[in-house]
Amino acid sequence: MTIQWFPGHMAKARREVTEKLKLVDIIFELVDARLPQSSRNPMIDEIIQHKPRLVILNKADMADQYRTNEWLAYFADKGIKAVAVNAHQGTGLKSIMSGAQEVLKDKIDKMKARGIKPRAIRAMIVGIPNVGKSTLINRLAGKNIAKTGNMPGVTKAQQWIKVGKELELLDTPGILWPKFEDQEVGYKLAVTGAIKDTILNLHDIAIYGLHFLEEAYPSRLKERYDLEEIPEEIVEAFDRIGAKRGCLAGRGLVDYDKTAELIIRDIRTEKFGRLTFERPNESDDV
Ligand SMILES: Nc1nc2c(ncn2[C@@H]2O[C@H](COP(=O)(O)OP(=O)(O)OP(=O)(O)O)[C@@H](O)[C@H]2O)c(=O)[nH]1
Repeated sequence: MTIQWFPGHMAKARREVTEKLKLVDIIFELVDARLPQSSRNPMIDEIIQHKPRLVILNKADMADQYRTNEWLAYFADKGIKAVAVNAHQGTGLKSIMSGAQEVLKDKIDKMKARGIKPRAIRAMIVGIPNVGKSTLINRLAGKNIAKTGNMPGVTKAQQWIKVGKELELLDTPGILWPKFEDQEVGYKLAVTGAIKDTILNLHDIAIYGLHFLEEAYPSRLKERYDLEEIPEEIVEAFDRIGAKRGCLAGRGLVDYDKTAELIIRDIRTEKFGRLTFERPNESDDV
């Protein structure tokens, strides 16, 4: 299923999350560690109200570790507990449980003080399409319950999943829309594969990716495409990269579509190593 975020869809998604809020003690807000700000829902605070929350930076295996640490420190600074995981491999999952217990510590302590034996923590995962919600649910469940796929929008159906004795998870995650408020956010979401390629122009996504690499990781860009210097003109950069990597249209001409696809694929498949597309200080409104 492809999700297109028309106002009607947004309202429905929001209503579904709001309805389930009362069922849970804590929200697990899943974001992409490569773009922890842009992969958040812009209205998350308003939607989950004062419900306790744990921010989970997923796909940490693909993100720049140094930057991930910066982000974790940033969230901590804001009083928001955050952990970094790789749902795909199942690393960092213990930090989810300990993080949830930390967030709910006061509540649990109060219950204990009143002689109430704390029950399992009830949680719901929310996040934008393709951020790894189903993968994380499967990992936590230990068996294949939620359907996963690499296309945005494949999650359905509902029940509680027991994760050990201390956690119960709603098997249906809340799907929220990403931020579409500025173009750069759109490009970040597109270049990492969080939104469909057809939404933005392929060349523009590749150009965004090249400019980002040139600024943030220039040596990796030069090394990957064997460039002594990065050409100033974007057309020349495409020509050089396309020619070098055999993206040709015939008669020695470079095929720009193929070149754009190659650049995007290289970014998404970690040919430039682990990348993080934004730094904490770029935006301050968590
Ligand atoms: N490298 C890496 N890939 C991951 C990780 N978590 C999920 N993925 C991949 O990301 C893609 C999307 O994962 P899903 O679990 O289907 O994402 P989702 O959020 O449930 O997606 P929707 O159903 O579209 O809302 C899949 O190809 C996963 O294998 C991770 O931690 N690391």
